[in-house]
Amino acid sequence: MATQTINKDAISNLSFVLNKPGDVTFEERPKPTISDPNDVLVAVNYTGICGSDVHYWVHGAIGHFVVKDPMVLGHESAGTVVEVGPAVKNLKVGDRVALEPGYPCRRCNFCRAGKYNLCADMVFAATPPYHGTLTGLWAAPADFCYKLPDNVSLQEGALIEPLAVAVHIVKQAQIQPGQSVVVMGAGPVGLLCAAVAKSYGATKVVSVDIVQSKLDFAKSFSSTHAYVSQRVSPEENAQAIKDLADLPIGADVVIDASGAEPSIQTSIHVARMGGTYVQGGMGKNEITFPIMAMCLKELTVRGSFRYGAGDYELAVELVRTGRVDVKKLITGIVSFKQAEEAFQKVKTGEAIKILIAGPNEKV
Ligand SMILES: NC(=O)c1ccc[n+]([C@@H]2O[C@H](COP(=O)([O-])OP(=O)(O)OC[C@H]3O[C@@H](n4cnc5c(N)ncnc54)[C@H](O)[C@@H]3O)[C@@H](O)[C@H]2O)c1
Ligand SMILES: OC[C@H](O)C(O)[C@@H](O)CO
Repeated sequence: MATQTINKDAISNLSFVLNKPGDVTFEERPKPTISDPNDVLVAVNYTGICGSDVHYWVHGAIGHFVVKDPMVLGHESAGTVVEVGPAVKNLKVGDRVALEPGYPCRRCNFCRAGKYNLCADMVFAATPPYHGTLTGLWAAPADFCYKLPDNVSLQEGALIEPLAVAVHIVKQAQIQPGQSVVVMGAGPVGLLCAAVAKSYGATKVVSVDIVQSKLDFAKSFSSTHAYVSQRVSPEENAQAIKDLADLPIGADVVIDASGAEPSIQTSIHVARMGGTYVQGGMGKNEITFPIMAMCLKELTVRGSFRYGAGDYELAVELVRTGRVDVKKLITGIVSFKQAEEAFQKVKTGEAIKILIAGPNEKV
């Protein structure tokens, strides 16, 4: 098949670049080109802001990932295909796609087993030293671009990334129909975990947070119960959650989507004997963990990192079928030039998800 193109010269590649903590600039960067016959070039339409973007913006580092050279931020994007490489079969110019922002080696044992999120050679957008998607044009392997169904908007497409994170967490939890699930944290990831858990058949979904307004939203979104964590011991918070949701023996599954130490401690105490705990939140490297309770309850404890084979497809399907209404999470949409204001709003907690329109998009 011959390479299809449109006039991409008319498309700006203005990018939102983090130079050092707190110092961002807009730069017209060189346009990416198709370097592999299986790649496509995508004009980015909308990008959501993730906590990790804000963290890089404020601190310039997450763990051992340190921004040493200027880096384009953003990795939660959807866009429109403007050029396809000659070997691409699944997409054509004009297709609207959700962008999966991490590209693994495809050859190691993890990749071959479909657990490519564990690939040591992962190239992940806006994780130093790699640039992100808050830019005009993005080149990517076509099989990491997911065509959006007609009834899914490009704005919803930008929410597929955090939804895929939640899908992966819920898959790690192996939720069964009729089970009870407690989700710690009612930020975007926790809210989406609650919604995905429900779509997997969980009948009691309890959201826990320290902010009442987040829980009010969680109740209106998909949680059946909501609990404001109190300044008491983790055991007492756990007991209060059990009382609230009528879970005398504890919850079948507990998911942490906060990364907060007290929440992780409460999680272990609220899980039932033989239950499952999944760590989705990312916080301190080391915490005090109730390891004896974990042992005595014979808990299954799992980590969850990004997403692997099938997660993006399922995320798109959950939105297409209306099982997860990601539109409700979109607090607002700003123009590309207002990107820094949007970061500020996410930092102060004023917004659930703000989308930044691509530099070629009119708002
Ligand atoms: N595992 C992964 O691959 C992956 C991917 C993306 C994000 N994350 C992590 O998931 C977490 C959630 O992401 P997000 O975007 O929703 O972040 P967020 O900061 O918007 O949400 C975290 C929520 O936890 C709440 N919280 C804080 N302390 C708490 C406590 N003691 N008890 C209960 N709730 C508490 C906060 O009020 C907030 O609402 C973050 O830690 C993020 O780093 C993990
Ligand atoms: O959704 C993907 C996550 O934001 C990233 O993995 C980040 O948190 C760590 O690099």
